[in-house]
Amino acid sequence: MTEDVLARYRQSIDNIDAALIYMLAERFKITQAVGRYKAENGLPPADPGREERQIERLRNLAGDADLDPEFSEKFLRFVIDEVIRHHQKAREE
Ligand SMILES: O=C(O)C(=O)C[C@]1(C(=O)O)C=C[C@@H](O)C=C1
Repeated sequence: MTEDVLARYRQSIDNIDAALIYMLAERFKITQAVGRYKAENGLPPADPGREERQIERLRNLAGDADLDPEFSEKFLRFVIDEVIRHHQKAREE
């Protein structure tokens, strides 16, 4: 009985994790196009002003959604840092 409850929770967790992976894959597809565009047009890989606005926006959304804003900032920072690495590679190609 208790195991059924846990199994149902885990099924939902698995669905959410799958959605996160698909959403991240879509985000990286777009940022790859951005990286090519920036490389072709001589734009710098990072845009700190844009990042600041994104972090502020996500921290507010996190607060509304009852998610720790610190966590949302760390998560976005982690993703953006990876994107910047991809942009730098695109510039070297
Ligand atoms: O919007 C851009 O200019 C991007 O390159 C995308 C992105 C992001 O992943 O959201 C990545 C690097 C920049 O510093 C800012 C934002």
